Amino acid sequence: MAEKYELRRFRAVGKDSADYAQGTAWLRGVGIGFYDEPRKDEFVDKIMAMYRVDNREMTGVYQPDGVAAHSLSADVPVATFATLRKDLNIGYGRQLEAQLVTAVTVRGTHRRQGLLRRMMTEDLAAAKADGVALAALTASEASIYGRFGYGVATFERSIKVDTGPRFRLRHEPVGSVEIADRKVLLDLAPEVFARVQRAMPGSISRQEAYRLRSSGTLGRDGSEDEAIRCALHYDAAGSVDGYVSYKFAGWDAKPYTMEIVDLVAATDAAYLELWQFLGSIDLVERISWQDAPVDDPLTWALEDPRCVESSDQRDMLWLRILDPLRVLGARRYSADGTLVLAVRDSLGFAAGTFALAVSGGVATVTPAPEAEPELSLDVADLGSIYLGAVCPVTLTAAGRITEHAPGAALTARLMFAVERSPHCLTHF
Ligand SMILES: CC(=O)SCCNC(=O)CCNC(=O)[C@H](O)C(C)(C)COP(=O)(O)OP(=O)(O)OC[C@H]1O[C@@H](n2cnc3c(N)ncnc32)[C@H](O)[C@@H]1OP(=O)(O)O
Repeated sequence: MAEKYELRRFRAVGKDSADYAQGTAWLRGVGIGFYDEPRKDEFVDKIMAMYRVDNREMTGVYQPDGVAAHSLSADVPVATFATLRKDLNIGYGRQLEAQLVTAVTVRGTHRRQGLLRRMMTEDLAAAKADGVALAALTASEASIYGRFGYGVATFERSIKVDTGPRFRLRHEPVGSVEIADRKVLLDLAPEVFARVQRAMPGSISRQEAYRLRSSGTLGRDGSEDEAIRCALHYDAAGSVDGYVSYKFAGWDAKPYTMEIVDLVAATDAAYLELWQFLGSIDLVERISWQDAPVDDPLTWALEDPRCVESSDQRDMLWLRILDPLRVLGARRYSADGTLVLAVRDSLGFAAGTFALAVSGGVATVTPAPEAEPELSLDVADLGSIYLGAVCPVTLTAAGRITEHAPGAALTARLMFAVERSPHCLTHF
């Protein structure tokens, strides 16, 4: 069924190009899929400009035989899909290029005809042929992407922090925090984030939209957001090593709340001192943050950890391994040991048996089709344990991983651990 549709891939072009309208019609298709309000032309132009910076590839699926009378024009795709390539921190500062998948929609009238399956399998095959070893996405629903070999690899949560009298942080400041003009983030945000990218397992380098949103240059409706404020953290030597951009929720919202738009800290001290600043804002009783880490130093630094109200803990980054030899070989491991992994992959990209031998943290990975596996797992589960955020022992208890050699899951847990809890601050 899905084969009869025409599938086109293209990249964003400048406004003066004859192909510009193809991209804007594609964006309209995405808006239909996600029930967005139609965007003004100016906003669309800004989005297209960002897509150019990120070199995003758009895929559109089009009606093969024209469209029915009164239907949307044939230029608007019935299904959309987009990719961009960014680096993923895979632990100990190592980076691996990932195919990021986003903007997946299939129009309600065309669902369950295999359009997603076609777009996804063709894209994964093309990425693998292009030498990309893994793909990643964030999922609207947790039941969609496992069948394509994606596994949950990091988590996040929403928090509300009571900044009333209970809020006291056990931390002696080593730097300082200053309010700044929000526009300084256009330059500073990417610089600070680049340091986080080098240090934080699970981090993904950011697309252009982030510095524009954090600085209030691109608000939710596409215009400047004058309500965004910004504070910078300076280390003892006076260099900026962290920032927070934030917005007051208004005098009608009780308790009076400051919403974090973006909080990025390159050091532990910067993180805690930005929180000290947030906790000290007069008249504000609560700070809310949608992108908080699950394993959060804030909770442990507070004299009263119950100041933090946590909700909606959820899957964040999903990984799809395409080339196990490269992906396993690229990592540094926390413990020495050997493991024979039998990997299943219904799409065939990563199936096989692989011997992983680690000495001094350095891996040697070889195909081992004749070896007795110690662990058998689906490629989605390999994606889950890859960044050290999901425990192989738990996946064994859940019946997802089969342990053939006693203790192999624990060995995997120790080997795949990373230097600090993985967290991804980049949504795409
Ligand atoms: C990375 C991102 O962009 S996440 C955003 C995903 N998009 C959305 O949530 C927007 C609203 N939903 C949609 O646009 C569509 O329903 C999609 C994209 C989720 C699915 O597209 P479809 O073309 O209908 O999927 P397709 O027909 O290829 O189905 C492939 C398989 O996934 C299954 N599937 C599809 N959607 C869902 C779902 N929401 N939940 C569970 N299973 C699903 C199908 O049953 C099918 O299973 P099978 O191959 O084992 O038979």
